[in-house]
Amino acid sequence: MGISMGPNQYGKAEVRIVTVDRSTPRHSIKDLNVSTSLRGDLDEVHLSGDNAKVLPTDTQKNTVYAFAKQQPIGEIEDFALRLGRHFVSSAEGINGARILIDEYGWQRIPVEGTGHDHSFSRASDEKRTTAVTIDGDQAHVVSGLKDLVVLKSTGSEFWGYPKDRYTTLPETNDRILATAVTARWRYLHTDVDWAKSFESVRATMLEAFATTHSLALQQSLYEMGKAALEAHPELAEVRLSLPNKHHFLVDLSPFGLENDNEVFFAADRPYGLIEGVVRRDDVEDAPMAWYSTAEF
Ligand SMILES: O=c1[nH]c(=O)c2[nH]c(=O)[nH]c2[nH]1
Repeated sequence: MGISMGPNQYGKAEVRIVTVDRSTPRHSIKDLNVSTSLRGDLDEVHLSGDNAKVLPTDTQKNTVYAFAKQQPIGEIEDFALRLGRHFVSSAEGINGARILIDEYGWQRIPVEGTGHDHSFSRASDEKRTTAVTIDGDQAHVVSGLKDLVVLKSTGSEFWGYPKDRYTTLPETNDRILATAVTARWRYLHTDVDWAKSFESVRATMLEAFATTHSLALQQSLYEMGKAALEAHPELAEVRLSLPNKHHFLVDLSPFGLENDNEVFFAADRPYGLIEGVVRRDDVEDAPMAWYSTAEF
């Protein structure tokens, strides 16, 4: 029976890096979590421990720090493209790279209207993300966001589902709909104003969540992805992962009180997990762009 080494990659996960732009007294900061993975002619290290083509993960980490000093980081997509292309063009035997970056948001502490020059508070749990794949001379950019928590206090129903002997869920014409959006969208090319596109895709998806009268979180998912694709020709597909953050009506009848959709128990687990891909019919799949991306 033959045994061989299958697909593999290796790199440094979660390089936490914060940079301070001190070029004026009004500082700005970038707060990133960067993961690098390299692929290529790596059979030998697995088969015999020969490290001749293994650029150490420690060197990969140092490259992230050095690149952050040599040139302003800029948008996370540009930083990831620079890093990925560097590894593929300079490391012998390496022909592919995946750079994952999550960006944490900070806002200025509001002092005297304009915000403090060098004091910040963490904006929220939300992260902006990118996953850049370099495959030979091809580059794929998949950007997105994580943990954007949203809630509708009405405009959501759930009924008409099959009932069997284990069904206890009551049908509802008016429930709370809440989720923490994780979305990733694949760009068709790299000639993009990343910051502008990010803000616009995010706003479009939020608007679709708000304005869709939802009969199921699945329907909201599709409407969010569809709206993003319709408004952004630079996108090929959108993948969404939406935990249904259930809000259950509390039974107040033991206290002789009615609960007119006002008092809820916010459960944290278990949760429904609704996931899906919304795509243009006329673009080709790009499996490499998604290979080993968390969540999908
Ligand atoms: O929007 C929903 N989709 C489901 O598939 C589902 N299942 C469930 O129990 N509640 C809900 N809500």
